[in-house]
Amino acid sequence: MTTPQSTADAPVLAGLELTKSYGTNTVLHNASIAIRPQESLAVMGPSGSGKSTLLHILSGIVKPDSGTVLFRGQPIHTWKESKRTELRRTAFGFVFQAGQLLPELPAIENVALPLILNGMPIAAAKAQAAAFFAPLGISGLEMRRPGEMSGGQAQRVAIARALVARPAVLFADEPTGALDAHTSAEVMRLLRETSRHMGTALVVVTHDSDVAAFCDRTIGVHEGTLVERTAQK
Ligand SMILES: Nc1ncnc2c1ncn2[C@@H]1O[C@H](COP(=O)(O)OP(=O)(O)OP(=O)(O)O)[C@@H](O)[C@H]1O
Repeated sequence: MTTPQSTADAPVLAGLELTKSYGTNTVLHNASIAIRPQESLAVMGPSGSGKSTLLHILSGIVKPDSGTVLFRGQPIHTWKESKRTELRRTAFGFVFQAGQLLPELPAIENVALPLILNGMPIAAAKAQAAAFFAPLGISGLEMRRPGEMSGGQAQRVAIARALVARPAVLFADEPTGALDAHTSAEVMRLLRETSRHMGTALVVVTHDSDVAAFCDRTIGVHEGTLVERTAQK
């Protein structure tokens, strides 16, 4: 007899039989993926294999041509743009390779911004943002602007900003692509630990197997399909 899947194990986010083409270029073909709450997942594959396309579909930025995207069981691929934008603001966080911070704002305001945009009063938003600096090893940088920080420090501020609204899923597209190997490992360790501590699922797109090694499992994008590369820990 099979046991029913417990709620804790139910995917927070799933893509089922996703197909996406640009003109005659079929990037994803019947690709399926399920992400459980709190797990970390690396998505690997050669340049142009469709990693970013997959991330954009799962986060509701791009609609698949066919297939289903379920967030907590809700078919978000059918939602209109305004509702998907709202979902991205409240339930998802994003970290990119670099350059995502607003250069004119000090770090504390960069981190508080998602909360302010969600309607939180500025003082409360800054207080909540401030709590993220120590765990990410950037205490003392609150008043620095992005141009006054190292690349690794700026990425930690970007991680704080992506996590400040306590998202269900954090999407990171080559989050350490602009950093040296040592700084990359430190940033990945902090990204992984902080997400896990907060109960946020982590999806990391990367070319780098050292970066993928920080995640619980790795999915390879291969000729439009997704292949499990490592067993779940
Ligand atoms: N908006 C678009 N219009 C047309 N083609 C696109 C678009 N977005 C992506 N593509 C194409 O889809 C394919 C997959 O691109 P994608 O960016 O998902 O790959 P990737 O694996 O993330 O690549 P990289 O590692 O180089 O960032 C590529 O051939 C790309 O040229």
